[in-house]
Amino acid sequence: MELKSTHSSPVLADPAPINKTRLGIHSNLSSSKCIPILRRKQGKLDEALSNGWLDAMRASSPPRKRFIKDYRVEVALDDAEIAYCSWKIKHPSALNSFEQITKQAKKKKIAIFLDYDGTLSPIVDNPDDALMSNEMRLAVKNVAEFFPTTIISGRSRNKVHELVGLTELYYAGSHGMDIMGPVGVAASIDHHGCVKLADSQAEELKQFQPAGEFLPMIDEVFRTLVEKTKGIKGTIVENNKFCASVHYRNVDEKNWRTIARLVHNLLKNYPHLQITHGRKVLEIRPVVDWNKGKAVEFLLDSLGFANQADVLPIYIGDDRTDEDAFKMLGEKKCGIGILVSSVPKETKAFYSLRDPSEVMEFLKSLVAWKKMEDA
Ligand SMILES: O=P(O)(O)OC[C@H]1O[C@H](O[C@H]2O[C@H](CO)[C@@H](O)[C@H](O)[C@H]2O)[C@H](O)[C@@H](O)[C@@H]1O
Repeated sequence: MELKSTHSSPVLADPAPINKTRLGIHSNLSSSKCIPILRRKQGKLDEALSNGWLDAMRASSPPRKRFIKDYRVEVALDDAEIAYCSWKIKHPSALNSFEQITKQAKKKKIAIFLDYDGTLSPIVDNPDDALMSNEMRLAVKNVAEFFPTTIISGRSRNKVHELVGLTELYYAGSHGMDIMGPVGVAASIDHHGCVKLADSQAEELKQFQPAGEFLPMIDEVFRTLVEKTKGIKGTIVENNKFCASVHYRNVDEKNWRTIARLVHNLLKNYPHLQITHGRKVLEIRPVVDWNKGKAVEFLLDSLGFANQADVLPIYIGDDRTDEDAFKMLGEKKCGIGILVSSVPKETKAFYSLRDPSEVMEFLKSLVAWKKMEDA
C-alpha cells in the first residue's frame, strides 16, 4: 500500500495562545503551522454538568441484561427485543444485507476501517483485559490480505497495535490523532505534520499527528487525574497519548458526580481541552478540528483513494466517536457505515451488527466473497 496525500491541513481557527512555559511546550515544537487549535466554548461545561452530564454518564453504555432481575424480567427483555427489531428495520443487519452490500462493492476497491473496543473485542470491566480472540485476529489478517485495513481507536496507537498484533495494517490511535502507515509500506505522505521515522529494521514509516503540540499538556492532565482520583475506588485513568481517559465503569454510581466535578474543575485551567463521552468513560482531548471522520478522509487520501467513485470504504464501529466517521461517509455518500450494537441507538450508520462475533462473521464473508469474485 502506498501512502500519498494531498490532503490539506485542518484549518486553524481562533489560535488562542497556549501558555507554553507552564505546560512545558518547547518552542521548537510550537512552530508547526497545521495544528488546528480551538478554544472550548466557555460556559459549556457548567451547562453540561447541571443539564445532564450525569445523565450522559449513565446513558453511555447499555445496562447489562444480567442486572435486570425482578418479576418484570420477561416483559422487559421482550420489550427490548421488540425495540431492537424495529430499530433494525431502519438499520438492517449487514449480514442479512450482505448481497446488497456486495452488489454495491462490485468492481470497487474496498477499504476497511475497524474500531477496536466493542467491535473487535467485547466490552469488559478492565480495559487491559479487552483482548481480541485469535479467531478474530485471523479474520482481520485475512481481510487485510484483500483490502487495505485500518484499526482506528480511542486508545493510544502503540497500545492498540500491541492488542491487535498485526503489522500489515494501518493504525490510527487517540481517535485518529495519531496515524501511522504499516511496516514496509513505500510511503510518500506529503502533508504538514507528517514526519518520517525508521523502525527497528530501519524501514521507513510515516506518522501524522495533527495535535502533536498537545502531548505535554495531555500528559500533565493525565498525571493530575491519576493523583486526584486516587481516593475514588474503581476509577481507572488511561493515558491514550493525545487523550486522557477517565473510566468510571467500576466506580459506585454515587461517586460519579464527584468524578464529573473533578474533571470539570480541572478543565477550567485548560481552555484548549474538551471532554467527550465514551462507554462509561470521560475522554479529555484537545479542541482540534480532527476526529475519526477526518482521519478516514486522510487515510483514503493517503491511499490515493480520495474522491474516487470506484472506492468503497466500509467503517465498522460501536462508539459515539465512530459517529464522526459514519457522518462523513453518509454526507459524502461514499461508503458504508456499520454500527455494532445490541440495543437501539441513534446513529448515522446505515447498517448494524449485533456484537463482535457478528463483525467477525461479516469479515469472513467479505473474504469468501472476494475469493469467489477473483476466481
Ligand atoms: O475507539 P475504541 O477502540 O472503541 O476505544 C474507545 C475506548 O475503548 C476502551 O474503553 C472501553 O472498553 C473497555 C474495555 O472493554 C471498557 O472497560 C470501557 O468501559 C470502555 O469505555 C479504552 O479503554 C479507551 O481508552 C478507549 O478510548
